[in-house]
Amino acid sequence: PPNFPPGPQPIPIFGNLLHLSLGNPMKDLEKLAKRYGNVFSLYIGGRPAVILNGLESMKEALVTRAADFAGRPQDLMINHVTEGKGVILVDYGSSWKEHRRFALMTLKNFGLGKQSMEERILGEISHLIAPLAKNVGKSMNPQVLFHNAASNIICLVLFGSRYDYNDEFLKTFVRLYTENAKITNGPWAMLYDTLPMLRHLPLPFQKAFQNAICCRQMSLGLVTQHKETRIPGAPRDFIDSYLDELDKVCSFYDGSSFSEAQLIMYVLDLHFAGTDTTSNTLLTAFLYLMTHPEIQERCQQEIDTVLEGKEHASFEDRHRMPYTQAVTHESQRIASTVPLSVFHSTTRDTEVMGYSIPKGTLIIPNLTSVLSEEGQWKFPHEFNPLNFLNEQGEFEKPEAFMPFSAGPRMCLGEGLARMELFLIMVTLLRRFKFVWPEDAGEPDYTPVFGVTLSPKPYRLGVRLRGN
Ligand code: HEM
Repeated sequence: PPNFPPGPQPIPIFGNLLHLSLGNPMKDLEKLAKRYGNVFSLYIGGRPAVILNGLESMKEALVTRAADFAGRPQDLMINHVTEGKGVILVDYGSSWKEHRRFALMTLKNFGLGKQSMEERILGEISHLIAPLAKNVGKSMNPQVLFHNAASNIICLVLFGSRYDYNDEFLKTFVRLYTENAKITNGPWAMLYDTLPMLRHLPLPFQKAFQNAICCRQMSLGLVTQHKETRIPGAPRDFIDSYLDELDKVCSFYDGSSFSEAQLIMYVLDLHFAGTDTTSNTLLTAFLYLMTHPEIQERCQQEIDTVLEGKEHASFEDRHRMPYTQAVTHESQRIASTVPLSVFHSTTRDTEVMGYSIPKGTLIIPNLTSVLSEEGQWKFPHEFNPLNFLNEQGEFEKPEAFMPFSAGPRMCLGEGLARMELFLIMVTLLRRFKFVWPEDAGEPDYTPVFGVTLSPKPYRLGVRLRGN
């Protein structure tokens, strides 16, 4: 289209896919931004996409022209797998708005910012401590542990129950999600999206649809259990609240977007969104804390002083822990856990940074480019809590801190995630010292690319404090 952002020349069928290394396109995107500017275009197969880089273009698109950029691409494999329900991939419109508003309100009612949410998180942390305590003097891979803890916290909010770390239900859920995340982000999904005539053939992408059916059945089971045991008007968790809402809308009008089929997908959406994101951020945080002992010790000193005589930390304590707050934020910045956000789409003909963008264009916000943008950070390319501390040693959050994205589509679990990260890091640092195992060689900080970035598997050396 005229005045469309510049970009490399595409070739038929593949578009610019050959310009990107499928394993990890982040370096290629960085090079393309240097060559074409902070707003450039790429063809993903036959579909034009615009990549946004840097704070200025991100703010103009996602915040200033919020509604124009708040759509989600449709007709991709992932839309078909999720049947257009839930919230994450739903296009900008009344169903998305109503469901988003409902989730924000319900998360608040279940104690976001209140004691009860904190208690749920602290309760789960006690289960996290036991396996770590068993490994004192040894080292362990913390991946499954952090994953299960993050999963259980969101389960407590959604279904009111947690699962033992060896529970088959939990293991099956995790396996199905992991498989689907791989398939829907892999080369078979690209073929599915690019060549619609292949969609009904018995190719490996069909596995994602079978997995989705299993997930929906598991979610339906939870909803059915809730229907049998709930007391209308006295919600125990997210599912009960949604069923209350369904009672209300059914008796008043029938144009509502709320339905049981939506609920089944919504539960899966929130569980998926809240698990890998939080656990991969924790994995990155502990990798850096282990390999930067001076930063770990400074946090521990601050935590000891502020929590002296207290049984456990509370989220409020963060205001008296500027250094630890700086470390939790710096961990999120360096982790850049959702590097390309969730893809957006334009809802009408619009523009950004002087370029014209037609309605329905795929928008890829490169959040990593903002989290490490030169000129926005004192130390853009190193792990350094000073990025979040002012001259007086007070905590200060630069505008370019957007790991949760920005604008109307911004992560709706931000409050929950921040509370989890703070409480887990503070509680574990208060109790244990984490060391890089002597026989582990040099630490490798290169992340593994996916919907979420995660560190390469590593071993966490666990010691009791003072030893
Ligand atoms: C460290 C943890 C987390 C990070 C870094 C993170 C990051 C993100 C990002 C970058 C987006 C895309 C925003 C956009 O499209 O512009 C997103 C969306 C979303 N996140 Fe999170 N997230 C985290 C934890 C959570 C948790 C715990 C929940 C569960 C309640 C959650 C629920 C969601 C949902 C439902 C959306 C879709 C929002 C919409 O489309 O309106 N996230 N998140």
